[in-house]
Amino acid sequence: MLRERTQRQLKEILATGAVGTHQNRSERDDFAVMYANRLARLWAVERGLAFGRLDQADGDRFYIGKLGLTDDEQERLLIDWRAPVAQPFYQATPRSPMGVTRRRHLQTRGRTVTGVDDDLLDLDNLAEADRATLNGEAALLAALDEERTGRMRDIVATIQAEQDRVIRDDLNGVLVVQGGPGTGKTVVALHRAAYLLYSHRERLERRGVLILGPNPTFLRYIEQVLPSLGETDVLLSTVGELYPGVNATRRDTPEAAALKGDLRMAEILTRAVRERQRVPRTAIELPLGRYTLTIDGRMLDSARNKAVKSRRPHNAARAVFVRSVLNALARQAGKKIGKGLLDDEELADLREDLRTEPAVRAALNRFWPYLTPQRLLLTLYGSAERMAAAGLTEREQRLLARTSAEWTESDVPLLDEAAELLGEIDEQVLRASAAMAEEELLAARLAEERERQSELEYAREVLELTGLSDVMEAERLAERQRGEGPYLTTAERAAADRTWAYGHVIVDEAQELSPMAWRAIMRRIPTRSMTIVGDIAQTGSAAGARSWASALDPYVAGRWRQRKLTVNYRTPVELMEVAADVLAAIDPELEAPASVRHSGQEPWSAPLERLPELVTSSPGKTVVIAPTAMLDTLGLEGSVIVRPGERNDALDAAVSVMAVTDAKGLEFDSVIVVEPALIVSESPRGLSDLYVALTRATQRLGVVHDLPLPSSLRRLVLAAKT
Ligand SMILES: Nc1ncnc2c1ncn2[C@@H]1O[C@H](COP(=O)(O)OP(=O)(O)OP(=O)(O)O)[C@@H](O)[C@H]1O
Repeated sequence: MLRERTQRQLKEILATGAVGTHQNRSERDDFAVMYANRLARLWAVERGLAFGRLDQADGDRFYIGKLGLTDDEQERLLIDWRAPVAQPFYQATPRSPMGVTRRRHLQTRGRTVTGVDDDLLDLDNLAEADRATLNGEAALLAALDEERTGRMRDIVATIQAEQDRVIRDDLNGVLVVQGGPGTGKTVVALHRAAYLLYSHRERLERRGVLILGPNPTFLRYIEQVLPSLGETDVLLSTVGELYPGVNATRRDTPEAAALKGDLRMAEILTRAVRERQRVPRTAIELPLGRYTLTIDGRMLDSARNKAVKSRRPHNAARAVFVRSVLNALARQAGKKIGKGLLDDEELADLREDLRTEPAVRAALNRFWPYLTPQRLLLTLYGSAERMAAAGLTEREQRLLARTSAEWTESDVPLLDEAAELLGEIDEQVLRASAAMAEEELLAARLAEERERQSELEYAREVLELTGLSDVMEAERLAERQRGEGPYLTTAERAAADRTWAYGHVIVDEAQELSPMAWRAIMRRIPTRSMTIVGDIAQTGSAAGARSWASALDPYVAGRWRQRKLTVNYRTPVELMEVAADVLAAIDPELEAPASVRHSGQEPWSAPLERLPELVTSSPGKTVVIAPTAMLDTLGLEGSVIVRPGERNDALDAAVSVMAVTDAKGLEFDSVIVVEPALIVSESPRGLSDLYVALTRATQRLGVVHDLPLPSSLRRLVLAAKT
């Protein structure tokens, strides 16, 4: 009914046609977009719209759903799961019933109720054994046992108490959520985003929420969860996409990534910028027609010192440098033309005359060039001399020397750092400056125009498809998609602005981030309102964290709080036993999370040659996790191979093949791990990689190999011949 009403409102708005003043038109556009969004929200949340009922001791009873709804008489039909009154649905236990006598879980398919599952919270009526069970166990186990679709789903109906405490934790400060594989860290972080948006709507809608994930496939895996909870204005990004205008998907070798991620790179870049401000000792003659001026070492030194002392970023400090040189030259010119001491006005006039002299401009550009972050890094990586001057050893220089024209994920925090050191360039000055060749600018403009045309084309198609074409002009929709103009959502504006300060930042798989990446992230959240989720035992990146303290103390020493998640909802007991042996080999002190269910299927091992046959007979969504070096050699027909940096449709494929790095955070019905010994030896943290690989399955796990198995896999049973 509500949907019909909104549909009607949208139709009425569309029927008003494209007439009226600009303001009328834009108001109408805003309404059209609002109704269209509301409609999309109502459709999106339909799956399992109402999922619970609470019966209270005082006789009141209410239903809980993904949205709060009232009928035409303002009678409350459904309570939003995030409202305080809904909290007992997740938190009440027989020991602490929170005024509730019965909690009912409704299982639905489409609009039909397919199951009802009650928790009685009245202690007097409970046997001891029933007092510490899972919240809504039947509904939970049914959800966990479902075949996976390749996309993460919301869990509002079955959130467990320890998870609910994380979701509703305070907005302020840094919350670290540490938990083993499958404990729901990702899904809980997403529900926390929805909860925070609900309870601090105004602040967060204005400043935006940023969610950082490890790779684009992972972002696609989780992208439907928030819309299904009715929240759409959240920015999902990888670190490789954080710097506007650069989309870095290529990966460095572990050694290069470790170097680029090291905090020392901040000093190296500071030095590289300083090197670009070096001035020559010898004098330079500038023939200017009527007379010749001399720029000497002392003049340059003094200008340089003034600019450095101004403590402005390089591009802004250039103004100080230029002014100082021009003043000195103007005084010199004054003397040459016999003027003697100049008053301020005369000095200013002469300075402006000199500023436009090509010879003067060329000299200034040479001594203090405008620099973009890209240019700084490219010229650094491209010159052994510059790298040595910035303090890099020969081995490090070899690691940084560029082998491809594309940026890597670990370059992005460095570009961000460089942008801080360099500051903005006034575009108009840049255009006039010889620092960027005319053709370069022209090529950039042409590329921009081509892009704009293709966006317009796309926008036209979208408008026609959605029937909104008479309301919004394609040009304005394209503007909106490009991240410009007045019609942007907060997330769109934030994505286009490197210096945007977010209202809250959520970091997933946070253990993988390098110290340089943390610096780039912290810049985006000056209030330090953050949720950081991850598992130190799963750290695979050579530049990643060994402890939360080492990653966070540089920014919030003693000011971060930790909550732990302890129950594994993904991996069945049989599989987790195998993974736990690997965990013990990483560090006997680490504890594996407890699994909630059995699958009745023992993990197996088989010779490598049986892989094709075992994949063919594998039910559900299957992933083959292989050493990077073997990805292209497995010859599995019909499978999708995930290669870093390339778009793929692995999530929709029945069988996909990938390295552990790309499987981070994902899950599949069946997992087959290829040559675990090679996975272990391929990286400095190979055992952690193996642990991640073994914990991706919701049902079945197998290993194929020719090389001897690592001793921690002793529990595997030999697969039966078919
Ligand atoms: N309360 C719950 N109800 C239903 N399903 C749940 C619940 N908690 C977690 N799950 C499911 O368990 C699986 C694992 O969750 P998730 O991917 O968030 O774990 P994770 O801790 O991020 O794992 P990893 O560290 O291995 O990436 C998902 O399918 C998730 O939907």
